[in-house]
Amino acid sequence: MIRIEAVTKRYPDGTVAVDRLSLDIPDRAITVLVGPSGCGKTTTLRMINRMVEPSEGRILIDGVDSRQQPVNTLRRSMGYVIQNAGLFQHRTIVDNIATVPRLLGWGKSKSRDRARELMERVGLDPALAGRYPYQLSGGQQQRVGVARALAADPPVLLMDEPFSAVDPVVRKGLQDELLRLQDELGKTIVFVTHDIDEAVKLGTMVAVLRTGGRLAQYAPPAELLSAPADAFVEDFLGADRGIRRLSFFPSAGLDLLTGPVVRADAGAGEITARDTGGAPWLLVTDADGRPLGWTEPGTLAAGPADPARLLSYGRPFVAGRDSLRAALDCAVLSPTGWAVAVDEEGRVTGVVSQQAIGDAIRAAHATGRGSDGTPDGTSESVCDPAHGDRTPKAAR
Ligand SMILES: Nc1ncnc2c1ncn2[C@@H]1O[C@H](COP(=O)(O)OP(=O)(O)OP(=O)(O)O)[C@@H](O)[C@H]1O
Repeated sequence: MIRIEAVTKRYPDGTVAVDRLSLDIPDRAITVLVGPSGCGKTTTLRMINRMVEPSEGRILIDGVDSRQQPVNTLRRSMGYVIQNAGLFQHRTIVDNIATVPRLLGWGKSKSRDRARELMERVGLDPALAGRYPYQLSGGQQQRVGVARALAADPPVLLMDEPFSAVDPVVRKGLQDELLRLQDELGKTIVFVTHDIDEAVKLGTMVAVLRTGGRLAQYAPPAELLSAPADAFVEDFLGADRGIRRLSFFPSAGLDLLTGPVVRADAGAGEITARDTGGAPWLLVTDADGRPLGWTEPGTLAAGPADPARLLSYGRPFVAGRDSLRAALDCAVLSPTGWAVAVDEEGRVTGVVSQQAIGDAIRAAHATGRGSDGTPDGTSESVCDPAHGDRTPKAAR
């Protein structure tokens, strides 16, 4: 564990960038430092690897004062990723990634093998190995930056606004990739951003800093959204805090109706005999149970459904894996106001109305629990820093 203990940083001109900050950063989890520009995020990150020395207080790494370690040894145990990747422009991609292994005295071919392995890990086409950084897109360069930081397999990764310079679509891809990588590698990651959505998506723990380098709140994202410590944090979280909080409520307990789900080849008698639970629409599926579209019950009395005449079923959600927010989104976008739930293979498991989702949301907000009874962000969707578990990716 990294323990920041009452650390203050006063720059020579008198600026207090960080003011008596204390934080316990859990192992094998992503801890995000977030806050407005100039609140001391970068300074805090750089004090962890001693690129900046604290003026007061101390930083303990697994119980040992970081000043007791030679600075080179300390930095080797901490990969560092910055905005715009900071690649060596005159070195090929494979040699950029191999930089630290080479510095550690690994042979050239072993270092390059390791670099190629990491390219695959971070989702880079091995064909890019011989290119130079300027021949890569911003998103690809950022992946190289991550691969380079991971090359010597350090237990800690320090990431300073690593995805800020790329467009929103690429950024989302990089965030998803980081979560996937973290599932595989289980590093202790300290991640700096000024983007609260990024913080909530990536963080197991989120530290909100206020100007002057003081800690405003330190909590798992679900707790931050449900109980901001004060007006500053509430303001920083933004207006749609309630909607974003729904990402932490699982959809598992939603009451799915199967009565309104019919196969395209179902006979008229079978359909009339059905209890549709009062649903004004029927969802038609193919023989495999995959959704085809919505129709009014009366139209099927005349014979099998014509797929060309069905209303779009929109985007389904995966029951149990996706969140209440995803279920609500599906219902809102559906032309019938009903959301379609599917299993992991895309087969329909039931349908649910906007109203039923609304009831589940009200209950979840009232009790702080998801519709399957799990406390938000603490059980099935657990944020357990000690074990590095995170809210399931799909719930984000
Ligand atoms: N070398 C320095 N000398 C004097 N003041 C500094 C120095 N480096 C940073 N500062 C000041 O310390 C404060 C915190 O800076 P820091 O870069 O840590 O903030 P930040 O939260 O990372 O900001 P941003 O989101 O804009 O990158 C700012 O007021 C900044 O101007």
